[in-house]
Amino acid sequence: MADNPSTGETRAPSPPPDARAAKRPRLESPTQTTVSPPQLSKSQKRRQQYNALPEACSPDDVLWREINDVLGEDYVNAALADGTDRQSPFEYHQELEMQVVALCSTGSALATSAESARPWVVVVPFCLPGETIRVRVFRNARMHSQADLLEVVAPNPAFRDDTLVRCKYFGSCAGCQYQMLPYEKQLDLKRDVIVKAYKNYSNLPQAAMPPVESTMPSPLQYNYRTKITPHFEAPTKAQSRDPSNPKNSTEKPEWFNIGFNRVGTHKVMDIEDCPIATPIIRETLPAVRANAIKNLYTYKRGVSLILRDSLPPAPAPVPGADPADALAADLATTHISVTDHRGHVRERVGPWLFEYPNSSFFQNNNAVLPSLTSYVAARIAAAPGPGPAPTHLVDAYCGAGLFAIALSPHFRRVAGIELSTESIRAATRNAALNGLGAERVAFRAGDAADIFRAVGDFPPRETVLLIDPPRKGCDAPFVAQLLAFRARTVVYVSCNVHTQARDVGLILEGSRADAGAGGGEGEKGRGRYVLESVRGFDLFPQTAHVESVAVLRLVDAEEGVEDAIKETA
Ligand SMILES: C[S@@+](CC[C@H](N)C(=O)[O-])C[C@H]1O[C@@H](n2cnc3c(N)ncnc32)[C@H](O)[C@@H]1O
Repeated sequence: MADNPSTGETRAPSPPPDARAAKRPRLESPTQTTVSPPQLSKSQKRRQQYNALPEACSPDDVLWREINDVLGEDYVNAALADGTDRQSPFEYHQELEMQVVALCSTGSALATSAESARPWVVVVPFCLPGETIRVRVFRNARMHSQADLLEVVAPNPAFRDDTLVRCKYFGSCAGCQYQMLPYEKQLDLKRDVIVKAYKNYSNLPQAAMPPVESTMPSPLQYNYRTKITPHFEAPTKAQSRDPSNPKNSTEKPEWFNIGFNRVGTHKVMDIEDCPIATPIIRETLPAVRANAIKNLYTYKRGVSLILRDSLPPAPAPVPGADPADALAADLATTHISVTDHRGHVRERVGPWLFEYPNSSFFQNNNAVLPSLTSYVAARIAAAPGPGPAPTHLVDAYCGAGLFAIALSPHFRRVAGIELSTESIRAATRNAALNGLGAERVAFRAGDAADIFRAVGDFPPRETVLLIDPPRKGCDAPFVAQLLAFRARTVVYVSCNVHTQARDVGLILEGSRADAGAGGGEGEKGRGRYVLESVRGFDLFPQTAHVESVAVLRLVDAEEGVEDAIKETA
């Protein structure tokens, strides 16, 4: 039974025994084989979905676990067991005064009320711990309600400074969550997100967890975002036919919105400027919007526009020219905005040049990338204890070659792999553009797990494995191959610290389970991984997102290595 927004009716049937037993599911390897489920009718499927707990590591699951932290697991489990987990004490559209007790990793606040008939969490955007707020409930769900913020009744001056807000759409647009927070506080909160993610998802004992380092700031806190994707819905048939909507008009009809989603909805808001985007993107946005308005009635379905900050196309190469001159010219030049999905983008990260198709992946905050790549290089070099210096780098999920190329001076050979063939074409070309021969830096298209077949001649103890997977993290075959290969150092970069924490936990546990394997009697074991450091990077100022870098090191039975790791961490 779905929530009924018109009546506020949210009483659910008691969860079936399987959902009760599920309570807090143990984290499993992401692609663990499951028995095929029996055929279910539509209503059975709906019921099953309604009763199921959220998928592990999904945003709903992150919220669910943090609701558990607020209410206490025993209380939540008792409610799941007796079927009262959806019996909200609040009515649809009820207005309430509440206290914010925590900030969720998703960026929303978790609030409770002493007046509530039973302990219950209300999730509200744009408010901060310690604040008293007035809210209106718009949805009731399992052990929590969702509500709109009506008013901050008592702000928390230790956190909130509304004079910092730079965007007039802040508070309605779903893009930013933290504009009212001083930047130092944003960085602290992002560190807390990493701490919570490892607590909730890694299954690691506290002793195995190094202190999470302070979050590396972005040199730019506004005007940093090198890519934005405003979108719009196509006009309906009725709107297209309506004679009061003149065709080819440059006037934007009132009902037509180009921009970003309104918070908590899939509805597009009309947004004509975005202050976190780079200056050239902000300058170009009005023309891109005007073009969409002019062609409005030609669109048959929704459109996602793209604007990327780029250096202008490269001038023709001059034989024998000093690369430093090209770098100086790029630093001095005026940027352009690439708006054609089939166009190409040109970008420098420190001295390194990258060109890639507009529609493919590249990190969206150019300003922070030099500190990110330098930090990774420094951590790799800081290998504690005895052992040879690393000579080989494997860059799995390499995109257009950012890490492979930027880290190449530290290695004799580099191999990268990536699923997208167009990104791999770009990576290969980027290696050449930066004067790196294919015998030293080579890329191949394919699934990340396939890289281990291609690097059979890389010495594992002198190899660094860098992984930077998409939000869903690594799959089980990749983790199995990683464990079989046993690179001495693994650097795990991720824009989703929850899947990172899950995977790091699985890698550490997996390596411990087979640490002695592969060695006969009297032979040395295979070593096991320890988590040496975790640090957040603020690639996304003003938002709740954080990029996280975890460094794992293989520890042999050698004495003193673990102590040395603790000292460097
Ligand atoms: C977060 S991006 C990182 C790219 C690159 N490291 C960078 O920083 O620019 C993740 C990349 O993984 C690629 N990818 C997704 N699934 C993959 C898979 N199974 N095997 C290899 N690459 C994959 C995506 O195409 C994307 O380019």
